[in-house]
Amino acid sequence: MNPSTIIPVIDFNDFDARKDVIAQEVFEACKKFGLFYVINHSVSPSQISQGFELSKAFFELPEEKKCEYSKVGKRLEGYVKLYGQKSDYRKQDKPDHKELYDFMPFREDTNPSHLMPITFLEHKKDIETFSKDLHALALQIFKLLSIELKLPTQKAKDGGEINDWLGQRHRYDKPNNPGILRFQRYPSGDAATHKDEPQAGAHTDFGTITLLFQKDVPGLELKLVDTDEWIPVPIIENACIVNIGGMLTLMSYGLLHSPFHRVVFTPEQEIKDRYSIGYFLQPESGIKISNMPSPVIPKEQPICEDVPNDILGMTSDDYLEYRYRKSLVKD
Ligand SMILES: O=C(O)CCC(=O)C(=O)O
Ligand SMILES: [Fe+2]
Repeated sequence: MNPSTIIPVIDFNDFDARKDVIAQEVFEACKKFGLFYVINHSVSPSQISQGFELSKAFFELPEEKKCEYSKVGKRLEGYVKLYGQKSDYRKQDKPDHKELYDFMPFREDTNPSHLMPITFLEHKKDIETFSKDLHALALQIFKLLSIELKLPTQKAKDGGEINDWLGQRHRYDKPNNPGILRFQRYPSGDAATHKDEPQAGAHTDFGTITLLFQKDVPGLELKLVDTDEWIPVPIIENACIVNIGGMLTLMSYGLLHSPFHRVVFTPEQEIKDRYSIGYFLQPESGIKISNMPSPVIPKEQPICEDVPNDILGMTSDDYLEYRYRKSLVKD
């Protein structure tokens, strides 16, 4: 039995035939909540379980071993140790009680596999497929949003018209950062020590959209639009949580909402580590972030609490660098 929640649960079953209805549901959810669940999507339960198993195998390695794969210099791939990041880089005192490992898109130019731990190298092909399948799911969502935003159409191979404006700016095989696959672990521990520290501090995501899976141990919370109310985002087995990132809010002049969310310590975490898997998207390298050519977005640029408005005009990679570096805790 799935838990009841006011957060929209959108069924992607029979996607092509039901595309218009699904597009409307997604669009409404992005405006009202900025976060929704997708069920019956194209990423299989076995791929998700394998992702969690590989994540567990890596995080259970000794600390010194994991640190051999730490991110160094400008490298975006690799390990960030426990308390190595502040999700709320503006206000948070104590860093997040979590550790993570990031994979860059699986292309020859970005994926120096000799730096990957053996745990992952042995399953590199599967992780690559997982990352590409997550990307394909994100592209479906971009297609729905492009339709609802009435963005300019492109010529299709068969001579017809397609609307894939957003997808065309998030191509997997183009240089730099269209998607980062992230494994995260929030270690278990006693409530007295951990219940008041942020597992992930309140933040909006950096990029355009994020796909997220949680397993066994809940803890994700969502701040409702225009209120101070936080509600739990319960676990729905194998459902993909989608949330809008700050960049898409700015590009849509505030129409698509990027919600504040956070991870809090729950009683379940007293006995079990919490794991999540995220896939974070942002436009291809070199693409200037600007308002979208959509007739349905507001005319005025909004003030965004968590995203500097001066990112409009920056390239997507400059912006990622800017926000990402801010969130890392200096040694
Ligand atoms: O672990 C989670 O459930 C969410 C983490 C998160 O919000 C993030 O990594 O951006
Ligand atoms: Fe997040």
